[in-house]
Amino acid sequence: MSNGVVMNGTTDNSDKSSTHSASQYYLSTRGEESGLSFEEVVLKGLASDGGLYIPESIPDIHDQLEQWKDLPFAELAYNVLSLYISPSEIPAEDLKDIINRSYSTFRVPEITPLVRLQGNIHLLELFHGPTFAFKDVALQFLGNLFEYFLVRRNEGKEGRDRYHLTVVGATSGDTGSAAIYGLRGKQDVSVFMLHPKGRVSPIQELQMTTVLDPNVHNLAVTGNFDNCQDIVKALFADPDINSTLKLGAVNSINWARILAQIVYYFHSYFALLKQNPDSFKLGDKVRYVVPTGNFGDILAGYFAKRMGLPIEKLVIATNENDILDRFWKTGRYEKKPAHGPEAEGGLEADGVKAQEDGVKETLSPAMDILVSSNFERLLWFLAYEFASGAKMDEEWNRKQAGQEVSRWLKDLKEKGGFGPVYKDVLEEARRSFESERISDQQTLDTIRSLYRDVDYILDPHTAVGVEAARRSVQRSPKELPHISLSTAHPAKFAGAVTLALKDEPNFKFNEKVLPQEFVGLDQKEKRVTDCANDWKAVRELVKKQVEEELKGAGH
Ligand SMILES: Cc1ncc(COP(=O)(O)O)c(C=O)c1O
Ligand SMILES: N[C@@H](CCOP(=O)(O)O)C(=O)O
Repeated sequence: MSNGVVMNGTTDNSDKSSTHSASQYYLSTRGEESGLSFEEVVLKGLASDGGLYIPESIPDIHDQLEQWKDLPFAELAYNVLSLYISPSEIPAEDLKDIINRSYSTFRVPEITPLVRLQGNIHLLELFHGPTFAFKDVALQFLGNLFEYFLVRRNEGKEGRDRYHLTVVGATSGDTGSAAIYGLRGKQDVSVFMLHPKGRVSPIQELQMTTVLDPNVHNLAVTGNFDNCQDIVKALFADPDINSTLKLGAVNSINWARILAQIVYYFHSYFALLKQNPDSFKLGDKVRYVVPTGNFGDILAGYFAKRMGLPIEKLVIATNENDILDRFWKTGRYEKKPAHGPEAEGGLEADGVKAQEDGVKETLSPAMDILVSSNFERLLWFLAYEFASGAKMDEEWNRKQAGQEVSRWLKDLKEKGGFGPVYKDVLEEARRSFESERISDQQTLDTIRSLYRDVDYILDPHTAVGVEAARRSVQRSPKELPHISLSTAHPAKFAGAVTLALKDEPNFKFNEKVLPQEFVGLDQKEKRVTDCANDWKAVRELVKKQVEEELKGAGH
C-alpha cells in the first residue's frame, strides 16, 4: 500500500528535492493538488479545490517504538514531526528550537501528563498549556511555525513587499483563545477569530476578548459554530480576498494542527508503559477515547494508529450533536437526525435546546458542531482503501479517492448529507473506530460520580469521553487499558461543573477549580466586534482592518 500506510523511502517526485520522503509531500482530499511541500500546506491551510491536505504517505514507525519510549515530550515531538517535515524545509536545529519554545509555556514538565482515573481508565490531561485546553499543544507550535516562515520570507523586504498573513479562524471557544495566545503581537500577522455570539462559555469569551494586541480581532457572529466555519471556508474559496490578502488557517483544517496532536498519543502510550511495568508491555494494545467535535483530535490518533502505535480502537465520544455517531451506526452522514430529542423524553429532560438550524446547545459547547471538517480526511482514507481493492495502480487509487470524496462532500453541501456509503467503506471505518453518544444528563452524572468516587473534577467535554470510556470498558476484555483524552480544564466551563456539583458537600468552585490565571479576567477591558452571519460582510470588515493595520505599520 502506498498512501494507506507506509514506507520511509523516497517517492518518484523527481521534480522535487530527493531530500523529501513520501510523507513530506502533501495532496488534497479532493484530488486536484499533489506534491506540495509542508510550508506550502501550512501557509495555504485549505486546498484550492476546497479539500484538506494530507501527507502522500504515512511513515511506518513499528521499528522505532523501542527507541522512542523513554524520550521526553519535546524530543519525541521532534522525532514524530520530522517524519512529515523535510530538513531541507526546516533544518533539524530550527525545528527543535520551534518545538522547545512552543512547549516552554506549559505548566508541567510532562507537557501532557497521564493519570489513572478509575479501574482501567486513564486520563490524558491536555490542558496544561497557557489557555487551559488541548488546542495549546498544536497552536503554540503553529504560532511559532508561522512566525518562522514569515521571518524567512520577509528577510530584507520592506513595506508592501513583505508577506503579511491574515489568519481567519472559527471557534466554539478553545481554538480561539489558543490561536490568539499563539499569535498575539507577532509581526506580519493579523488574526480574525469568529465565534458564535453568546454560545461560548463566559471564561472562553473573556480569554479571547480581553486580548487587546492591535493584530487581534474577535468577531461575534450571530449564528452557530458551523456558520462561523462556513464563513471561514467561503473566505478561503473567494478569489477576491485571496488575491488581496494571504489567508492563513488556525483551525484543524490546517495539517500542522493534526500533526502536532499525533505526538501525545505516542507520549501517553509510553507513559502507560512506565506507570505499569508489570502489567503492560511494549506492543500491548490500548484503546483511546476522544471527545469529538470537528474530528481533529481523534484523526491525529488515527494517524498514530496507522503509523504503528498499538491502538486497538479509537472511540468517538459525541454529545447530542451526534452526526458522527449516526454515521458509524448507519453509514449515513446527514446533518438532520432521523429522530429528534423529543424521542428521548423531551427537550427539557436534560436541558438541551434544539436550534432551528439543527445544532443543539449542550453543556459541552465546544463540541456543538454539526459538520466535522476533518471527517473529510478520514473519508479520503476510507475511499482510498476501497479503491485499492480493485488492484489498480497508486495513481488510480488516489484519483478514485479524490473523486469519491468530492462526490460525498458535494452531496453534503447540496442535499444536507450522503450515504449510506458502501458496506466495505463502513466496515473499514468500524475496524478502527467505535462511537458513543452521551447526553447532557449523562455528562452531569459522570462529573458527579467521578467527584464522589475519586475526588476528580472533569470538564463537561472530558466527561463525555469518560462516560464513553466506561461503556467501552464494559464490552472490552478486562486487561485492555483505556486512555480517555481530557480536553479542557473544568474552570473553563463553570456553568456545567457547578450544575453537576452544586449540592455536593464541601464543593466550592473558587477553591476547588478556579486557577489563579482566571481570577480578575472579568475586570479587564474587552474588545469585540458584532457581525452578521454574512461572509461578504466579514470579508469587507477583514479587508478594511488589514489595510488599516498595514498603513499603521507604515506600509
Ligand atoms: C474542550 C474540547 N473538547 C473537545 C473538542 C473536540 O475536538 P475536535 O474538534 O478536534 O474533535 C473541542 C473542540 O474542538 C474542545 O474545545
Ligand atoms: N471546538 C473547537 C472548534 C474548532 O475546531 P478546530 O479544532 O477545527 O479548530 C473550538 O474550541 O474552537
